[in-house]
Amino acid sequence: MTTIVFNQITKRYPGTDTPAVDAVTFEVPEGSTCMLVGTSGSGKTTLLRMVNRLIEPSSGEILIDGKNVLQEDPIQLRRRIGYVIQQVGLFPHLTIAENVRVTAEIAGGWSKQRLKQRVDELLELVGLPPDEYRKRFPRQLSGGQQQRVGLARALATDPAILLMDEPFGALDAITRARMQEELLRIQKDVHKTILFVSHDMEEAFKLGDQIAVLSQGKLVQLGTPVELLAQPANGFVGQLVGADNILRQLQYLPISHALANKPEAVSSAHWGDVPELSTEATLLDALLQLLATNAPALSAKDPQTKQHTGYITLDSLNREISHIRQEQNSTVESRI
Ligand SMILES: Nc1ncnc2c1ncn2[C@@H]1O[C@H](COP(=O)(O)OP(=O)(O)OP(=O)(O)O)[C@@H](O)[C@H]1O
Repeated sequence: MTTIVFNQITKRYPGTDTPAVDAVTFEVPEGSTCMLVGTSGSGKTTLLRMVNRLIEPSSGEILIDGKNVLQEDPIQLRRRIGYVIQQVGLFPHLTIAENVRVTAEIAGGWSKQRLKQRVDELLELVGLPPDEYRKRFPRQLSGGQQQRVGLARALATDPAILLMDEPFGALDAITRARMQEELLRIQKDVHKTILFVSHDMEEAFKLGDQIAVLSQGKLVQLGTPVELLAQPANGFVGQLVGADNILRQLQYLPISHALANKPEAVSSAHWGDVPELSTEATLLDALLQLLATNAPALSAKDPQTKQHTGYITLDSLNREISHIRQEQNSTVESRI
């Protein structure tokens, strides 16, 4: 597991007036996923590709576990960093197993038997049963399956870092959702430090522990999905993350605020026994449970301490949503 630190990193392409990436400073903690979002041309790909030195920075530094990437041999560096892009670029004349194996071999030091086993493990990991897929050729795979091979290949050298540049951008919505689930599942096991460029806010919210918003080469906000939704730094971020999208608010914001925002003096005697939900649930979980059970309220319970922490009602959800909206309006007004 490995931390990536960007320190005043800047890229000026020759012959351009404004930097493509402008003094960007932030950190991607080890084992976490940071999504890079922003409008077209905001510098996401440039920032990503400076990490494995496919693009050389003009100034500033990028540290991986405290070591400046500019002082490392680029080839060695790239062996330690997995890279997944939209165009998978598999070798057409090699089988799927061979495609993965050539990358695994780069890591070196493995016996033939261990290598074969490793390729099978990787195919299994990305959801391609080896018995069925190892002997096929890339043309015999769908786009989504090829993308899985691309991911297996990027994981082959067991890199601590994965750079992903719109890896699922060309896939249909269903396959894309499946790949996202797959990545979440893999990440639970392998805990890579991931930097992921996306144009799709749903994807950013689903996969990101943190989201970095870029605009004209500058980092305008870094935060968790909930922080970006609840407190966008300015009108641009609010618009980009869809802070006025009620469904998204419900889907991602936790019930904790609605609990603090006590609806009325209540006791369990008031409603009798009501269904329980975890304090980690979202406003949408609460809303769906209220509708499905037709209960007057839900009792929120902390999953760790098992303590009851309050009640959620349709009224308290309603109040919370109006409260968020008012706060956002005033934030956006004061920052424009
Ligand atoms: N090789 C290059 N030479 C000159 N300018 C470049 C070069 N590559 C990128 N740029 C410019 O740098 C800026 C950032 O480009 P970059 O590809 O990093 O943005 P992006 O946020 O990834 O865009 P998109 O979302 O469209 O992929 C853009 O204005 C782009 O035109």
